[in-house]
Amino acid sequence: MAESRSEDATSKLVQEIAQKGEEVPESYMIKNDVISPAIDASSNLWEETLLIDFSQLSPVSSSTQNELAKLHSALKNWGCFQVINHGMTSLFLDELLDVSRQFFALPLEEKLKCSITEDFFNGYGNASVISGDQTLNWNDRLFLTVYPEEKRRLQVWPQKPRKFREVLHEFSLSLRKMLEVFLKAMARSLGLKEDIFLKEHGEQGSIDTRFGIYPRCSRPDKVYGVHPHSDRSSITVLLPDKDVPEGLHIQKDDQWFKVPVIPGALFVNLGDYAEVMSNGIFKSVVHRVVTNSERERFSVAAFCTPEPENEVGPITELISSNQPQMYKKVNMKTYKQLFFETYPQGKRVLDALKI
Ligand SMILES: O=C(O)CCC(=O)C(=O)O
Ligand SMILES: [Fe+2]
Repeated sequence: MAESRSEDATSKLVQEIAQKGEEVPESYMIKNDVISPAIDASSNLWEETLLIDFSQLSPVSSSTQNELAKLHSALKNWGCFQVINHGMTSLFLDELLDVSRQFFALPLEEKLKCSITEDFFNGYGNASVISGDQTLNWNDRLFLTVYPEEKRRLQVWPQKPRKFREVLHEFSLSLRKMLEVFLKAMARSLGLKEDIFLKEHGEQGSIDTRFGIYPRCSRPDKVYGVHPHSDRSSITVLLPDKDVPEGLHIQKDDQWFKVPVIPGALFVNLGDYAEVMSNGIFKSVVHRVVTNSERERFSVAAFCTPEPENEVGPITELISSNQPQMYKKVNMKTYKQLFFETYPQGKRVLDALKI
């Protein structure tokens, strides 16, 4: 209920602050600094080196070896790529963003029917607060587990817009297929048995979706949409807002690069579990979202994560005297614990897992 929410800045929805035209609260502004600039990478990088044709990743395709080599190099050097021919039509992707826009445009009262549940972290709310002195992220989100299906918390799935549930279900089916093809292709690109990452993931690995809104912000020089971070997932699939050209940045060798929006493409990045499983060969890319004063931005992210109980560690075949084991094994519980310990110190979980 709106009345029962406390009125401090940490529990306020960013959309409300923006709609009221209030000044950006201090709690969202980074201290003693401004956000470092990002550059445009060469168009060759996004149109060739980091562009993966999904239809060529399956073993029956004749040009698979080329595409696998490209995938290998993208994941080793950058930890991300854009994917085309992934089976979801542009029409469908537009619909996915549309239902998201329509949800966030609903009256607050309606959205609050989907309020986040403390026990499952599913539902609608502002970006989470991990430690008291943390600078906050300028976004609100609707977080919904879609797989395994029995973990869906339908009580917080929007009833409006009418097509929301149907579209999300269809998205989840495509994501499942995509995840399997990626995990198999990643293994083959390393010369491993194709189901080795799939097994590590487990049948009941989860897929969580996050619908995000980044309202217009009058202080883009000081306010992050999302602070620099790497994802907990093994693989994250992102649908960016095609109407907002700049938002997501990735980091490589201390330099920030803008991620361009390619119509019809999805952006895929690896998370920490993939870096662990690949014994550090593939990278979990550090990324951030910047805000802008002109337009609000929407995005839909899907985080694919191994089964919660699985102790995920580097694949034995990737450990040798030349390439000693780089990370300890980790399951969801220890990951979360390490996250709460490292985040306030500005460190990464991967640093804590290094042997
Ligand atoms: O909205 C985006 O473009 C990316 C968001 C993100 O990195 C995240 O939610 O982990
Ligand atoms: Fe992320």
